[in-house]
Amino acid sequence: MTKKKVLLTRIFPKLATQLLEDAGYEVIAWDKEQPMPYGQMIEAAQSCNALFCTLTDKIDSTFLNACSHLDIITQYAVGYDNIDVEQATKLGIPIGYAPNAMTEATADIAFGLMIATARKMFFMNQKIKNGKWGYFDPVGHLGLELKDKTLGILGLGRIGMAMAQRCKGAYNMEILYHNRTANPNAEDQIEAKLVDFDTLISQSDVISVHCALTPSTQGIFNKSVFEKMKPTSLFINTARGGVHNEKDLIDALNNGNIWGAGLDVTNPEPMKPNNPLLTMENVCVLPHIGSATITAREEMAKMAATNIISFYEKGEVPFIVNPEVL
Ligand SMILES: NC(=O)C1=CN([C@@H]2O[C@H](COP(=O)(O)OP(=O)(O)OC[C@H]3O[C@@H](n4cnc5c(N)ncnc54)[C@H](O)[C@@H]3O)[C@@H](O)[C@H]2O)C=CC1
Ligand SMILES: O=C(O)C(=O)CO
Repeated sequence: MTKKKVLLTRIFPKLATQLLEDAGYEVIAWDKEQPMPYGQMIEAAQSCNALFCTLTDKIDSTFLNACSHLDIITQYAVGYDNIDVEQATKLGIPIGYAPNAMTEATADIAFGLMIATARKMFFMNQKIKNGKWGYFDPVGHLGLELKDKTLGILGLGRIGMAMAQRCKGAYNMEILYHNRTANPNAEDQIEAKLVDFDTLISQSDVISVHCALTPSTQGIFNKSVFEKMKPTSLFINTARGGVHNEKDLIDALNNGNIWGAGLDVTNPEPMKPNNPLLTMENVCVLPHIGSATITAREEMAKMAATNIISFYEKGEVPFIVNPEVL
């Protein structure tokens, strides 16, 4: 019997290839550090049965129509805003993903960015590297304290909840959140209150973004929203860069509408090295490393590979975005 072929669009953890090969699949893997070019991805997919991709791959309707023969697509990530799920569903292609594998890792980055931004850590570290330590400054380098402050979460799902738990435990923060629907664990576990969006942005000392990027969250943090936030507030985004308008964020920081920003995600990625955000004292930027722990990445590889193996062996996709196609 001919082996099913799986196209891997990036250099993924070896575990992914190992699991697929051990289960009898042929792996065709892109072997360069940069993402596989779109045209080459379409071409290579023609001779494959399944696709193993990630958030840097554009799986739009053109790709899907050109590759409608694919039996399954599995995403090495929990966010899937790079995939036209509606079109995949129309074509009957199941979309697997990897929820929860990186919940703790990403919440750690959100929590770390919050503290780093409140205390200007990245900027201060850069000063030392530039030979500008100077002397202990009795009146300068002042940051903010977080104890007993109010945290506002947009999107209290898995990662939002893990971030809120950290903030409650470490700083006894009051938790406000805004979601499409109430989180049933919010009240019991962290005494979190569901509020409307305007209350969230105007009453929080720290806003932490944890919703998916969708048409309704695209650019939701814009000029008028930043103007309603507290001038002493922090904006933390570890979800997707498309949720904030970058120019409006820069203006809000320059105008003093908000105090600081901590970003693990930007739009576009990678951010250009001359971006003004990188020289601002109250801004900390990371290169999308929320899930970058050994544990999380291995688990993501396992979940994404299992989606394919389980689909062919049992007709089931354990972690699926569009279950209606099965
Ligand atoms: N920086 C990084 O490396 C990582 C980033 N992410 C991002 O974090 C996002 C969240 O991941 P999870 O917590 O696992 O997802 P989740 O699905 O558990 O939580 C997302 C929450 O956002 C809510 N939501 C969706 N649209 C909303 C809207 N318009 N207004 C308010 N709430 C809304 C949902 O109801 C849900 O409760 C992912 O979609 C991904 O984009 C995820 C993992 C790593
Ligand atoms: O899983 C995701 O959505 C990421 O952004 C990276 O793990």
